[in-house]
Amino acid sequence: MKIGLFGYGKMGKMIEQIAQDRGHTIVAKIDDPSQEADYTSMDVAIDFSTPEAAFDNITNCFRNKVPVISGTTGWLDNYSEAIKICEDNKSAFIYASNFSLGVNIFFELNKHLATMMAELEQYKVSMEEIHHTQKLDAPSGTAITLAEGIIENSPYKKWELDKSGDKIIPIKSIREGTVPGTHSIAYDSPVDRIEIKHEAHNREGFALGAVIASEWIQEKVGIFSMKDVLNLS
Ligand SMILES: NC(=O)C1=CN([C@@H]2O[C@H](COP(=O)(O)OP(=O)(O)OC[C@H]3O[C@@H](n4cnc5c(N)ncnc54)[C@H](OP(=O)(O)O)[C@@H]3O)[C@@H](O)[C@H]2O)C=CC1
Ligand SMILES: O=C(O)C1=N[C@H](C(=O)O)C[C@H](O)C1
Repeated sequence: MKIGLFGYGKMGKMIEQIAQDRGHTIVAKIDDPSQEADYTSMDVAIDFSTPEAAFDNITNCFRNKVPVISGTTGWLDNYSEAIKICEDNKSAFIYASNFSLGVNIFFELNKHLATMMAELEQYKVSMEEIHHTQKLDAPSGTAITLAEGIIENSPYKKWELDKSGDKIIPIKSIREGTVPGTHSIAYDSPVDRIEIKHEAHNREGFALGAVIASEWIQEKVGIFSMKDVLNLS
């Protein structure tokens, strides 16, 4: 498979290594808006760029009929517009706030726990995410997906950064050293605490998930998720 990388930072470089180990070829490394992309050389594009760059990178690929795997976080205000451009061009897309198998299992666990806790008013939920100091967005995309999973399955209505209140999920974002990504969800009552946590040891799980998604999307048209790729129910 011929892969175009949009974003050649920490994740782009890790993806290059894993993709080559799995027999794929990197045909482009776009790390700057002034670089011209040769879309005809790509079977798939993998975008791990910046919140500012992601929308243009992704939609230019759709217009050139190149399917896209995107893990960039912090650009989702423009998600619906990107979906429309994908559909209009009969292209294919997977966005995931987190491509690792472990976090995708954790997403399902979180929804199941939220359902179990939904009627237990003595428990109050809160969330914490810890990432390296270079991270541009807060809260993390993964924390937002986790909060959405709770909102879909409980009386909670929205999330807020560093703010609690009625039917609000408070999210605390910590930026510390080189931490690859830690997410925890806690339910506190006056007598106890239930906590679930996912801790990435490095970036390999994110990168492997993105490469597996790019293999999976070949010859497909439409909008998909990591749940489709991993066959999680
Ligand atoms: N979904 C997931 O599983 C994961 C998602 N992420 C997300 O992926 C994104 C990238 O993470 P990471 O690799 O750690 O970040 P980095 O900052 O290490 O890499 C981003 C790269 O994108 C480059 N860039 C800037 N502008 C453009 C542009 N117009 N087109 C293409 N590339 C551009 C940056 O260049 P320069 O430095 O010169 O600006 C930089 O090299 C972040 O949004 C992060 O949150 C990260 C890990 C896992
Ligand atoms: O910026 C990162 O590093 C990460 N970003 C993603 C997020 O915002 O959730 C995924 C992972 O936690 C690492």
